[in-house]
Amino acid sequence: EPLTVDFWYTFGDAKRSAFIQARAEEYNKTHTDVKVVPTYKGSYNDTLQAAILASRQGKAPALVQVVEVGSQLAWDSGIFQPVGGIGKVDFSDYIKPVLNYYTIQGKVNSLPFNSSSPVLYYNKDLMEKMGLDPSRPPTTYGAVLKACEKIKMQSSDIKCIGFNIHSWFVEQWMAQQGAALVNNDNGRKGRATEANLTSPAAKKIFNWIKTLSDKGYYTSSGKLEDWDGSDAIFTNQKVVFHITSTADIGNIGDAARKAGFKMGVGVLPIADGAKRNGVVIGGASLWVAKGISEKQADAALDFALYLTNPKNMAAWHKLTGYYPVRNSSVDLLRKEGWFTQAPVQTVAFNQLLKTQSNVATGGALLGSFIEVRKIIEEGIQKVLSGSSVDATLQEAKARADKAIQDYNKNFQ
Ligand SMILES: O=P(O)(O)OC[C@H](O)CO
Repeated sequence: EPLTVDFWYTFGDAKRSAFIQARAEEYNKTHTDVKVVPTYKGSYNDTLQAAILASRQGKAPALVQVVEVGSQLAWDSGIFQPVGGIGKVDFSDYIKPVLNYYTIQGKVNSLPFNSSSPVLYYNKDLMEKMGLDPSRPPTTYGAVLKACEKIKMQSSDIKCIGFNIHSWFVEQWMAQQGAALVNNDNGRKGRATEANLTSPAAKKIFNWIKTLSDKGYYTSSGKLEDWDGSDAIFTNQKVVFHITSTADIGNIGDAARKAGFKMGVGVLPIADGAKRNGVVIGGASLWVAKGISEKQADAALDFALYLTNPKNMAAWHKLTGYYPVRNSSVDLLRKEGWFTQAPVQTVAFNQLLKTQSNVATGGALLGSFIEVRKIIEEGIQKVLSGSSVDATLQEAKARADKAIQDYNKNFQ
């Protein structure tokens, strides 16, 4: 009987799921004493909750893909062990921003895997049709508004821009302005106690969203965290611009080809006057459970290292749009001339390379991040339905601070 290694992952789409299943099959063929069983466990949030629950019932999956903002909660939950304590991991091969993101109190606890940041997708054909220059996508809030004005004059059924009602973009727009989302150096100096949601940076973001909505430039499915719904609005050509993760370059690119339009990718538009500070690492990493045998832990790490080996990470990047997280993968891609062949991917990668390394782009660490995200998203929804920015942000801050402080009570 081979040793079973359960791997819970979060990709429901055929492309990314098939990549993971194929790597597990390869691994199992060459390691007959081990059977890696990859299982799709739902969304990022659902997968983490399910893993915590299973571990408490003594049925811990050996390897779990955990969303970036779940890192502190994953660590606090006590159900995982640091990967560096299981076996040798050459952390020097991971690109700096990724490694920085996953370093908690000087230690990397999980293995970097899928990393991303948000970018602007645009429909080149629609841009042309609307009298906009597809070689110059908007890079600031003001430039987006200008383009939107033009689009609105040309068309009543095609909207200017769509993006998922998701806190992730707010987090990124804070970082782009050099602002921390929470206090105590984004929760990395000590536990954060407050969210900076009434800061000038937060106000700029919400004012822009409100303007987009009030002027009828913006559209969404109306649902929170509806990644697929907002992608569909773009691929069905109902909007000219779309903001989502680099992780979707593969899937959205396929859909655009099928729909017969040319897709472009540009940097994330940012607040006017802000110095482009850069982005926070998004996506997820791989965590190894604590309550399993040593053999299982060894095998889980060994498979995780196989899945994320230099060749596989280069292929994963090309397939999906997730960043190549290893220096050796970047080298492989450079040698192949990939970055000159794939301008769309290069824009996305440059956005990361040009990121300044500081507290804001280091990203927030927060055990209650999943709740805080929901509070931010409900704030976006309120502003979209006409509430004032100031009142919405004040309420959001009060709720977020309470969630953060209630969570912290477990650690006092
Ligand atoms: O869709 P992904 O994997 O790029 O992740 C986006 C966000 O980082 C999720 O928290």
